[in-house]
Amino acid sequence: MASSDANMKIVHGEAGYILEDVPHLSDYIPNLPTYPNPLRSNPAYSVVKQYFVHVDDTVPQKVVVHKDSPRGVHFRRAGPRQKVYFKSDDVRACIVTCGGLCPGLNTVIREIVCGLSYMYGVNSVIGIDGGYRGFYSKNTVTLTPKVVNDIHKRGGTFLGTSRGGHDTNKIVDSIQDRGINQVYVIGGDGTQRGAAVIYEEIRRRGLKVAVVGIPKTIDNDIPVIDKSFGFDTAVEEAQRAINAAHVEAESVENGIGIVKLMGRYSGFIAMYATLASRDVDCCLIPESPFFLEGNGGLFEFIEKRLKENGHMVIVIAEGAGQDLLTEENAQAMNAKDASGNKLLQDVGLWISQRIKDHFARKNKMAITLKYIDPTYMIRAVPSNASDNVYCTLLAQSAVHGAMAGFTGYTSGLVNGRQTYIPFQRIIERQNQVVITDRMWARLLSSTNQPSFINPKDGEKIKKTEQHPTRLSEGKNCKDVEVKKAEKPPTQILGVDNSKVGQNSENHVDSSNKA
Ligand SMILES: Nc1ncnc2c1ncn2[C@@H]1O[C@H](COP(=O)(O)OP(=O)(O)O)[C@@H](O)[C@H]1O
Ligand SMILES: O=P(O)(O)OC[C@H]1O[C@](O)(COP(=O)(O)O)[C@@H](O)[C@@H]1O
Ligand SMILES: [Mg+2]
Repeated sequence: MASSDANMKIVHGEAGYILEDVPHLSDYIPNLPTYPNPLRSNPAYSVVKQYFVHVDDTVPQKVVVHKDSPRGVHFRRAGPRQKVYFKSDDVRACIVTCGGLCPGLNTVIREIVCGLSYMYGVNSVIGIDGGYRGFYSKNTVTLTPKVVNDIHKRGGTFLGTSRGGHDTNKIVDSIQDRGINQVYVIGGDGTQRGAAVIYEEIRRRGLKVAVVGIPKTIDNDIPVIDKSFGFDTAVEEAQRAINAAHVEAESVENGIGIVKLMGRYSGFIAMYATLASRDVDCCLIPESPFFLEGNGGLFEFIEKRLKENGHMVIVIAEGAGQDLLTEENAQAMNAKDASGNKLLQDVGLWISQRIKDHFARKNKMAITLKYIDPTYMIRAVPSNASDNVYCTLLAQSAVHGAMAGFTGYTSGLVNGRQTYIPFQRIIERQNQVVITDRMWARLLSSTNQPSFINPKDGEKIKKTEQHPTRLSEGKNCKDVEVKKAEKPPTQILGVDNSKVGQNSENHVDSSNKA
């Protein structure tokens, strides 16, 4: 039985099975002709048994289940279909990259171009120059397999990118004027919101244009998907900065190395870089409030670690402790970038200064502090081998879906399978580290840092958050306003930051979690 509200196409099945399906061009354009998939006669694929995805194949969002659990939410499995809705010669595709950089952007661009050409014989692909505004303010770039042949070896984006400039009508006018019928949009949460609006307008105008998102986010803040491409590369690159901070810190008496990593609202890079390194004594992320002074505060912990080890390394995500900075500089609160994202104050510089001031004031311990800010270095590098493979599969999946007539979806990995996820599910929430989850507990036990949460707030957290989670899963997400005028504050799970407390090194009890 299928039902749909304004945004979602939902199919219910036996035993609590739910398919959150993606739109199809035939949903709003009647009598569309279909064609045999050209892959049928492609020698590379014709030998592969069951190469085509079964029409009923879906992928569960949750793989950890109990005996009597309902089957739960599923997404459509990505891959080539027997029939396609575009003749190869009729396809005119475009690719645009928006938002901040991320390792792997060029690989995705390359593989969309090569996938369209080699798998489907599509020879008309154009690049939109410089993000969304390029649709209406710049000339396009012709993309062929030859042009993109070695771009995956470079960082950044071959097409350029930008923030802001999303004018829906101008963009869709440009798509219509240029005769584009497949739009591949590579970008983060903001970009996917923009793509969702473009899809709605295209549907309203009744155009046969497939709109496909490929999720890009260095912060790993996009929900539902296992993890974003480029994340592995960024974590790996962050190790170099952490190593340097460690070498500096351990070479002097009472050395402190501080490394600031990206993570506006989600501390995944800091958390994984910390877990990977083993040299980090303390990891601070936006999701976990902390305080400086008094029992159980950061300063007390630093003193303790210096006395024990003679040096320490702190990794701090750029969005951590913003509430503390705002207390000191309320004016900076409202600054935003061109996309409407809140501009953060430099927490790395701030915390370095506060630590220096603290030890100078106490005058009892001379410290040497080195602050390393590799922020842009970890996202400007080319993607590593595993991200390259990931980008290739994402791009190929995106192409198969568009050729099969699906639209209004983001191509994403769910439980290790390529899927098509409706835009709505991607843009309604933001993926964040859940500090009552076992992963954060693993980090706390690896660094042996205090949770910086007082027992009262810890109890509150236990009561409000009961969902076991993985690196990225639906329940790992926090609701955000879809219109995204402003991102949410760094307060989580019902914890009142102002009350985060004076004492205790309690770790959050996660024993009741999966
Ligand atoms: N709610 C929205 N509706 C339409 N376009 C949006 C929306 N939010 C962001 N965008 C556009 O998406 C692009 C990228 O957004 P941004 O937040 O900068 O990066 P990211 O996609 O990486 O999160 C920008 O061009 C911005 O104008
Ligand atoms: O200086 P820029 O280009 O605005 O980028 C900074 C921001 O970009 C990010 O790397 C990722 O943001 P997006 O995913 O929105 O592009 C954030 O971590 C960081 O705050
Ligand atoms: Mg973003």
